[in-house]
Amino acid sequence: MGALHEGHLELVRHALRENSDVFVSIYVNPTQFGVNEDLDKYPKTWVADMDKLQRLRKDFDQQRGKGTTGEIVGIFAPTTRVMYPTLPPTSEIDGEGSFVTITPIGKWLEGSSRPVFFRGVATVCTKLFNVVQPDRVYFGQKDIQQSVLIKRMVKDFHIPTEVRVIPTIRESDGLAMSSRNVFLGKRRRNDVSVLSRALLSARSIYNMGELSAGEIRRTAFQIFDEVLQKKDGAYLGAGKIEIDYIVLTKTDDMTTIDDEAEVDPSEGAILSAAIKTHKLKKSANR
Ligand SMILES: Nc1ncnc2c1ncn2[C@@H]1O[C@H](COP(=O)(O)OP(=O)(O)OP(=O)(O)O)[C@@H](O)[C@H]1O
Ligand SMILES: CC(C)(CO)[C@@H](O)C(=O)[O-]
Ligand code: BAL
Repeated sequence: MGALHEGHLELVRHALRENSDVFVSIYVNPTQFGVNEDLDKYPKTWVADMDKLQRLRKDFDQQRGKGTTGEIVGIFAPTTRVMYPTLPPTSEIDGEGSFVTITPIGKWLEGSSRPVFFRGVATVCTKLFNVVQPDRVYFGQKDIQQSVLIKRMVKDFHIPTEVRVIPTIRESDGLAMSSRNVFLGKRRRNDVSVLSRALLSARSIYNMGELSAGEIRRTAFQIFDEVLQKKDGAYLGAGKIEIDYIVLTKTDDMTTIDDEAEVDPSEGAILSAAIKTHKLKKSANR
């Protein structure tokens, strides 16, 4: 959706290594934002985005002949009139329009907090895929539920494209890069690093051989607990952190793996988590 960072550029690099012609799409899709979400505030940094892509292109040109083949042949940055040619886009749950819905995956986890989100994503990706007709599409593991949902959509609708999912690029303290990170003030920015610490510590015990779903999830919870207990629910004084979910799921359909079950190491599992941060009222105990 633009406001490009290293995470996005990594998707482009992968695409350039694996394809001859690469299109980069930059479009802030209104239908995936709920009515009270941040569509109007979403960061837009078009000039900086073009600079970053130019630089990446130059780097690739210098490496040409060393196993890199691809070229960025276009930036697809459509208007909303082009993407929604008949009815204006709606974010209302009961709004009218031509939509693609993928359930039950789209109703769970992030879909439960953001009820129109995955409908908007599936709809706009169908449009993007129809316009560009790509052999391969590149998505980030950061938005793992989105990637699983798109894979499901491609399969169910026989869309002739391969979905490639690229590992998450992180800041030095572990926080996943994200265009919306610019909205976090300095202290809240520090606070939210608890999320990546929790996920990475759960991953490390799995990598050391722990297969119990309950143990893996508990490891993540423990990281939050250590921090939250210190501050009576308020972490580092900047705001309150509330855990929305920490769930271990299967990789293909995102069904929950119960705490009593074990992860099948031949399949792996997805640990996804979301937190909500609230600013404390001025009168709150700091
Ligand atoms: N840190 C990252 N590492 C790898 N891929 C990423 C990263 N951040 C985003 N992506 C991927 O880039 C694609 C475009 O994402 P998008 O434009 O929504 O950026 P974003 O940083 O995820 O924004 P937001 O902050 O709104 O979630 C998605 O497939 C997303 O998963
Ligand atoms: C998949 C996507 C491009 C749809 O607008 C968006 O949700 C994103 O960038 O992650
Ligand atoms: N990267 C996901 C896009 C969104 O949260 O709207």
